[in-house]
Amino acid sequence: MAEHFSQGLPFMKMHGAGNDFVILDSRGRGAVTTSALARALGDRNRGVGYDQLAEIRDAEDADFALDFWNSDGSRAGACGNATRCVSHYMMQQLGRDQVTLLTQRGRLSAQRRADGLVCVNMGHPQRAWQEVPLSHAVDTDHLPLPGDPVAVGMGNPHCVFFVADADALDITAEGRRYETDPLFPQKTNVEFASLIGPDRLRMRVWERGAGITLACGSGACATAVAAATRGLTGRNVTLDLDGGVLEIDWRDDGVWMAGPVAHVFDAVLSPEFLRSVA
Ligand SMILES: N[C@H](CCC[C@H](N)C(=O)O)C(=O)O
Repeated sequence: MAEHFSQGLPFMKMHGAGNDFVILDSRGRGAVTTSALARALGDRNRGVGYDQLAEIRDAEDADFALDFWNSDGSRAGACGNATRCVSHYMMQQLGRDQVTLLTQRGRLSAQRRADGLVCVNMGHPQRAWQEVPLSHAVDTDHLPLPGDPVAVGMGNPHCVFFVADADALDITAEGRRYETDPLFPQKTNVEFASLIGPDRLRMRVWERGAGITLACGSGACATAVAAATRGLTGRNVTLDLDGGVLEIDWRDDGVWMAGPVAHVFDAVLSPEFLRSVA
């Protein structure tokens, strides 16, 4: 790795409602991220620290492509907040207020709204058990687990619990318990939501491969779809997360998610650090 980057490896640090990311721009060269690099970089003491890493790559029939990794080095099929952050950066780079991108999920589009928020169409929710995915055929509206959760795929798996008070739970214990439940062959992200007003939910999240995060875009989409499916809300929902507010609009063309973005700093990984990564 280091032989390719004798001058170090530049990266950006960004966050969306407190869900924080390291962004690598690999356009014009081959992808550089490995599980070992993602894990080393994700270490908040020995590396940089983040919830997810996003790597920008060249794309044939889109403005760019994005790959996502969790801080434990595992891959993620979707990352809504990172998609909004990188789209914000790319719209600035391209001088536009709309971009299209390719992810493992397929082709997505993002826009900057008149109020400055960045929104992304995260695609249609995946409700068949094979799509989430689950290990066998069950009713994804009422999973056979304590607490009667809902399973929703958004390019990544989500297990959504509706509870009386999301702030009264031990999210670490509950999240750990269900992230690795055998019902989820690829593990799962776990959301806990309470209805706090008409079309308004309080939501907390335990993320697969990252633990508690201050926000989760794909998780907010999954929670809004689950709430509408259960008849708790309409299809246009506001979610209060630990790190801020996300707006979800489940439309006929997909689930749109809007929220804040922040470009915090730019820096360079040292050749010494890169050499230390197996
Ligand atoms: N924070 C991300 C979700 C990352 C999902 C990842 N934890 C996984 O699916 O393994 C978001 O804003 O959508």
